Amino acid sequence: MEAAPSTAAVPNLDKIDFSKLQNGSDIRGVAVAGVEGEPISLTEPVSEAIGAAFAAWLVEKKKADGSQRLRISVGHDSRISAKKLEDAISRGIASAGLDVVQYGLASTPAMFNSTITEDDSFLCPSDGSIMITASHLPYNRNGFKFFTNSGGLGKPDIKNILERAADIYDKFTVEGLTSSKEKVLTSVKRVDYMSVYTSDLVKAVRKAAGNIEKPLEGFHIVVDAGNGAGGFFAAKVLEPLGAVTTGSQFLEPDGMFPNHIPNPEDKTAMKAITQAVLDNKADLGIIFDTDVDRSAAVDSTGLEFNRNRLIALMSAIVLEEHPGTTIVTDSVTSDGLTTFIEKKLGGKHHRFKRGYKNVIDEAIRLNSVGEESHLAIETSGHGALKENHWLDDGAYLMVKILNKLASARASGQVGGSKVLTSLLEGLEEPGFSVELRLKINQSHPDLKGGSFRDYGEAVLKHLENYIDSDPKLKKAPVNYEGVRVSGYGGWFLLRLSLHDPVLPLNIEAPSNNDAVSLGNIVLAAVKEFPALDTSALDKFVQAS
Ligand SMILES: O=P(O)(O)OC[C@H]1O[C@H](O)[C@H](O)[C@@H](O)[C@@H]1O
Repeated sequence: MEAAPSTAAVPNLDKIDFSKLQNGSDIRGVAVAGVEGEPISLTEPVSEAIGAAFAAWLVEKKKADGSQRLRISVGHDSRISAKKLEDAISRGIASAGLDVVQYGLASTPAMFNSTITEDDSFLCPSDGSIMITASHLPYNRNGFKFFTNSGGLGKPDIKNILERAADIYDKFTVEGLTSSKEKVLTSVKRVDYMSVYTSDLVKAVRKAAGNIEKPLEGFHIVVDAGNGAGGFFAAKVLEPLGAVTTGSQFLEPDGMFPNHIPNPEDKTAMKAITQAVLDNKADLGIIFDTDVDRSAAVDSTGLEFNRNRLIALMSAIVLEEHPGTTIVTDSVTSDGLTTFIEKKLGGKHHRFKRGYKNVIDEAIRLNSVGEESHLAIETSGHGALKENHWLDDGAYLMVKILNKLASARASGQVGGSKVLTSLLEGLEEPGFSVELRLKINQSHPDLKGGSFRDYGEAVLKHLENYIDSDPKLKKAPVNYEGVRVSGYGGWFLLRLSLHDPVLPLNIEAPSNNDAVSLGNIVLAAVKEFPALDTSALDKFVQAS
């Protein structure tokens, strides 16, 4: 009988521009075929090269000599390409001579945590760690985030790793890859690290409650994991603490995300958890993004604690513990939030740039120059505390909120999540707010061969001059990104997107009419830039 033909796919070694895989301080690409116009860029060989490149970067960083065998932990969220990429990146690491420990389904913050956990039986600490995730992006995408015990890698490190990966990839051959596939994976170990991480969260709440075993007894809390990686929070964190979690939803990992996008910034997702709270008459709802570095909550009446409200809530909690401290946020926060932090809570609001890494790095910088800061948080739901190694950890944010519930109960207060809602008293909310994203058409002749960034900067410069000529408008005196202007009782901010050829425009105002007036100012100012697609803004001002 003839041998059956090998079913193993021949590795695809098509040319790839590795620099295009960089997305700020992450690597992101297309990992699943089938979406028109989105060819696969994160193939198995590309992932293998990235694994080998991170290993080489780590050896240099840790100045490891041959006597020290470094260890890298690898975990993933619920995406359908997760296992394939986990194995490919593991092969790259192992072929570079480092140990690989696979965690399977994990969260981004847990992966960082594995670099600081001291526990031999779980093969910790790991010297480096990789999370395979593309956060809330569609099912066909995937990507990598990298950590050492100093935190998440920054943009220059990612650039360096991608340059190394491109060189490694150039030397790959089909035969070499096929044999590495057969050999290397036998040296990979697996551990259930999530059990360590979740028991640390449980311990943190028990400790804050004065070492009570079940400090959340009597609370009904529902979790919505959006079929991402956060389903563990119900059974592994809330239940051991005594909370009832019936009515929790979408806890099972499903990389097609059949119910809603796991994203606390998404309106449908927030509606889903709000409905679950109301239907179950729960005290609190908790929602995570796919890889659990972001979160939001909902009180028993259905009030959403996300965006500015989540920042206000976390600021209230942190400022009780650290009076006067500086709260660092992204740039699209409301004026009402600044007033709340400074006048009601007695803290300082440092409104910085968009981007979780920017916000966290700024808080670290402030501390290094003598300005105390304990919280860095974005409206996107990324939030990091000094006490938690400046790690943006959606689960830890929720732990801080749970501590508040637990201590209210311990001191005899009843009333579900009222203790949280009452912390927001005095927060002024805008009557109307909107975010419109204006695209820069990169193939438009008006770019004159220049980059979309230069074009966007020119738009912003022009807008700034335009504003100066109108006495009714006032530029924000301190501003770190784009052009932020007050007028008509509200404000707008036009800035360059962190990643895309887009100028996002945020407007907040007392009414829809005032928001339209602000929108019209931006429209008038940018009309000389034909490569800027203002259709979203046109539609907004016309509809009103
Ligand atoms: O600048 P934008 O296109 O609005 O994107 C900004 C966002 O990009 C990513 O999603 C980052 O993880 C966020 O921290 C950041 O806020």
